[in-house]
Amino acid sequence: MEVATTVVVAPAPAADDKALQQKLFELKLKPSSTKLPAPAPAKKASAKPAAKKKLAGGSGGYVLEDVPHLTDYLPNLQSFPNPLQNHPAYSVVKQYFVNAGDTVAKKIVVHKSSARGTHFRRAGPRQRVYFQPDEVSAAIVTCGGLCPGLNTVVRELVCGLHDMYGVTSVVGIEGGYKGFYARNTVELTPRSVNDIHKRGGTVLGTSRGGQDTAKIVDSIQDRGINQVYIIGGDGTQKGAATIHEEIQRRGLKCAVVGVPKTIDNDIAVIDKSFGFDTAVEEAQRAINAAHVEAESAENGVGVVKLMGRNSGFIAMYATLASRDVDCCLIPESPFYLDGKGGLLEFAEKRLRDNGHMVIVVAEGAGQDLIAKSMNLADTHDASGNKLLLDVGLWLCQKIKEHFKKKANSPITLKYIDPTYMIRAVPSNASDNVYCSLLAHSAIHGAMAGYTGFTVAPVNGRHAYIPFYRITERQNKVVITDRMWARVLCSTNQPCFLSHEDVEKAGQDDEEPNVPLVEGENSLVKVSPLQ
Ligand SMILES: Nc1ncnc2c1ncn2[C@@H]1O[C@H](COP(=O)(O)OP(=O)(O)O)[C@@H](O)[C@H]1O
Ligand SMILES: O=P(O)(O)OC[C@H]1O[C@](O)(COP(=O)(O)O)[C@@H](O)[C@@H]1O
Ligand SMILES: [Mg+2]
Repeated sequence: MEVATTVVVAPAPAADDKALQQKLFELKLKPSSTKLPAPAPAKKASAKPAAKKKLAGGSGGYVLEDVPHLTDYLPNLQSFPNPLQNHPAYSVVKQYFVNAGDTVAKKIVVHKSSARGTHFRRAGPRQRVYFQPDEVSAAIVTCGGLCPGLNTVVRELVCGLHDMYGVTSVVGIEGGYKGFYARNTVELTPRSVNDIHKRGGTVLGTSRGGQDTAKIVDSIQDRGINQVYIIGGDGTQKGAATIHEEIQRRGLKCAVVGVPKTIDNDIAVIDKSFGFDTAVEEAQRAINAAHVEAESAENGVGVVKLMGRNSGFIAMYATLASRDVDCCLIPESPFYLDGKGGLLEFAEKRLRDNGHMVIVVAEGAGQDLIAKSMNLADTHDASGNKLLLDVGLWLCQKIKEHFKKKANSPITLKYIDPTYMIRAVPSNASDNVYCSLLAHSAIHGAMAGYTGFTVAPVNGRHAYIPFYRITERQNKVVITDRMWARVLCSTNQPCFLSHEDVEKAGQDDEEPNVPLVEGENSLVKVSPLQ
């Protein structure tokens, strides 16, 4: 059985041992022995808190950050040959099952002397499964804000379970987490979900707040659900982690699988989230409209607000894709309005030079500036997310006030806020394919007995990632990285930052999603060319 073989730390030479010890130290774990602790006794709920990290080491500084398996706490669980081996669609594929030891590297850009580093378990079908098809009772829930592709994931989970594994019992939980205990379930069949990928939103409904772990697990237990697919963003994945811990504590045979959803692309580790490409594409239409309006008026200014609470990826990619943008403002890069090097001085220059300009602003940008100027206290939504002040309206007002004071330069300003229009559209072709692969990877993992994981591509390969990796920090634009430099190059906007700000940003930045070779991503520490 593959699980038992992979959790054992392979004996490594002394130098490699050192690297592993260092890695374990960085992960704040006690490197007590070369073997992971023995699995907990079967069925009976353990009083001990669930083990958070499951690590295995190998040579050359290799570390596998593994995901839990049902046999970790139910060691006598029976396994069965994977029914896919008899499936006509897959019988012709040369190597359909992934190798038991396959893992996906977190970093792929390395030096010849680099340690092999962190890896995640590769997603995909296994030779043996831990559920008989007629034993599976699956549930799907969607939580948090809308995002293009939610329906596609739901559809592909239902059809994938049915078509690949012959699973017929799948229900949808309506209205997000609270639906587990406040609403009835809806039966999902390949027929009932056939067309849903063509619609925006989620056919299951969604919500914020109302996450009561004990009540949710009671509902899972009472309904006899043994596979839960939870589609949602960072908040949702935190909720999924607590649900998994409670399920493990009660000793239930139930796989908990997270499918990461975020239009803002703010989930760490993963390459990107579904719906992001669609959002960037849709944002182009708004930027284009703003540009047409601005170009057609005397001193025309177009302001477009895009989503991105704490992470400005949509604004950054939409700006790069469009080429019509004169200034892109994101939460990660502070800016200021007045004085030398400020936004208003830049706007004056752009209007003088080009006669028009387009500003793209992410919803989370400039929040400190607005709060300061309005003296407002923080408020939060039902999930605990900070409610943002409308940076778009505020910015338009400031620009208008500024140019009103200048007698000879009247401007025509048009403000476009397409945010809810963008997230309501159905997913585009590439996101649809992505959603299908995600759903299939999720199903293969659950059928193989893995649990307590989020599935997503890491460096182009689908992997099973422990929940804590996804929830411990948010993915943000690294403003000392080359991608942000490309934006600044493309718009020729001011960088607004002092040398100290850049240095501070460099220190604050955690490892960016795109692995970078040490020293290569810094604008301040430029090393000579080799
Ligand atoms: N720290 C947390 N622990 C448990 N549940 C959470 C946590 N944060 C959010 N949730 C729940 O997850 C669901 C979605 O969270 P939300 O932040 O609204 O959206 P998203 O998952 O898209 O980030 C909500 O029902 C919320 O109550
Ligand atoms: O008005 P709502 O539904 O609370 O959603 C607004 C928020 O939802 C988002 O689109 C996505 O946020 P989540 O990923 O947390 O669901 C944010 O960009 C935006 O601030
Ligand atoms: Mg969120």
